[in-house]
Amino acid sequence: MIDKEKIKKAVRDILEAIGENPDREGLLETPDRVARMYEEIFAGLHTNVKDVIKIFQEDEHQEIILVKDIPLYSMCEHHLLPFIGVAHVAYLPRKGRILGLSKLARIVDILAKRPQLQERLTSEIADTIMEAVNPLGVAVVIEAEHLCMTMRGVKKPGSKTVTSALRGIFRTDQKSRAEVMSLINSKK
Ligand SMILES: Nc1nc2c(ncn2[C@@H]2O[C@H](COP(=O)(O)OP(=O)(O)OP(=O)(O)O)[C@@H](O)[C@H]2O)c(=O)[nH]1
Ligand SMILES: [Zn+2]
Repeated sequence: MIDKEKIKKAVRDILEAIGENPDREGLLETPDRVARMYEEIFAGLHTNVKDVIKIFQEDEHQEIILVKDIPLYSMCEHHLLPFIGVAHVAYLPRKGRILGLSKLARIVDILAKRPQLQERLTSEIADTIMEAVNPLGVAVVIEAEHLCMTMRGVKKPGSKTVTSALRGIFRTDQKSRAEVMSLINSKK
């Protein structure tokens, strides 16, 4: 579990190390706030993504299901700064095995609430759905801005990193891939 007392002590140390006075009024509660915040934004480390998955049988629908523009907030594991963007998650069910729509967004949330790399997050979302629903294919695209590339370092605000993970038929069949990509890229 997340050790809030340890985070509080570490934040106090960092404040001292940057030359601040952790005992001044405005900073007194900061270590505790940061500890509570980390507990929230890293909660995915202690949540089993499999626990949220629920499968339905819907024999009528054998076509692509896509949830677009799922808001995404994660923390880059290199700098512990946020990367922010959207995830598009699509899959083609096998024999009518479908997921509740909200579960796609829940999977994104849980896997994002960990120190992450955008590439790994993208793959983990795809692999989780492949394992859970055994669909014919999964496609995940994430578009995100990394604060470590905008507010510091190379300083390129507005630049977006796009990553994709294709599984099953979306990897092997060009027509299926073109279909899912055009759905993901359509502006409507
Ligand atoms: N592949 C990948 N790289 C990332 C991600 N988030 C941050 N990075 C990169 O991680 C790299 C870390 O590079 P280092 O040279 O070790 O660290 P640094 O000196 O702080 O690098 P700069 O950011 O270039 O100043 C940088 O190029 C970041 O842009 C991510 O999700 N995926
Ligand atoms: Zn970074």
